Amino acid sequence: MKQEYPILEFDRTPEAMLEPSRLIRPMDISPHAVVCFFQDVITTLIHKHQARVIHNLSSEIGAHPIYEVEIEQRKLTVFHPGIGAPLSAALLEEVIALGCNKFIACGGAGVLDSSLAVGHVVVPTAAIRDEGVSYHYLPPGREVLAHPEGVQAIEAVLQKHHCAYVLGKTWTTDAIYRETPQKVQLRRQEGCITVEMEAAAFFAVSQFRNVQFAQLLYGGDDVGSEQWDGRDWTRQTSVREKLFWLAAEACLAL
Ligand SMILES: O=P(O)(O)O[C@H]1O[C@H](CO)[C@@H](O)[C@H]1O
Ligand SMILES: O=c1cc[nH]c(=O)[nH]1
Repeated sequence: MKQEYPILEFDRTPEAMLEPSRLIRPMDISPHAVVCFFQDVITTLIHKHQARVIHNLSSEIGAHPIYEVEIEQRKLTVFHPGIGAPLSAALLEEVIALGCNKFIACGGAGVLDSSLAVGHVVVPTAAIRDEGVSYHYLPPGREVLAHPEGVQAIEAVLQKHHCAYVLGKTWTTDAIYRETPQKVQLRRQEGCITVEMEAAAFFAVSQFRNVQFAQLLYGGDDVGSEQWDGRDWTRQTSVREKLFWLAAEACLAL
């Protein structure tokens, strides 16, 4: 099994020492789950849409609440996955063990091409595996695909609402402060339009666990120009809320 670099030492053994399905008891939960990166939107769901905490996962950070919200008489699970591949992949594992198996995530991402406007909707069809987590779930490779049925469900909802979007590849990195101009150019050459920190890990975990998972992103800060431009991307309240409701509709259609 030994390779020159530890990250390439993929082990196919299905069972690990800590097996979520043995450590976590399944609960009565909607299998449809929106993975929501927007804490502001979750707060709105609590105050305006009676989202309630049905379970708390926990880590050294504290509680990671799992919410349930009712949308047109259907129950939807919602949770914030934390930031970065390791934490978000571990929380996804735990939510799968609780009983969810149809996931749509909504989040933001940096854009590699400045012409992609802030707030523009992006649907990643694949992610470049420039993070570590996916190498523990799938053999080494450059890319991992989003679940095609998840992507289809998202596209159907976007088209129904006449919402403009682009399909594309996203670059998943572990090191937000090491997105150098040369790396940006390389990723752009291989077809990436966005950069974020979780998609490749989500897609890999969900393939390994045989659950459906796709993601909605919106164009955020700009890393495609000479100088970084924040573009006020975390304050795009209306886009973030819109993205959540689109994700919820796509998720419930799975
Ligand atoms: O808005 P979210 O989805 O959190 O997205 C991006 O922003 C965070 C980094 O600031 C990472 O999570 C990255 O994926
Ligand atoms: O990972 C990320 C997320 C947002 N913006 C970036 O530049 N990188």
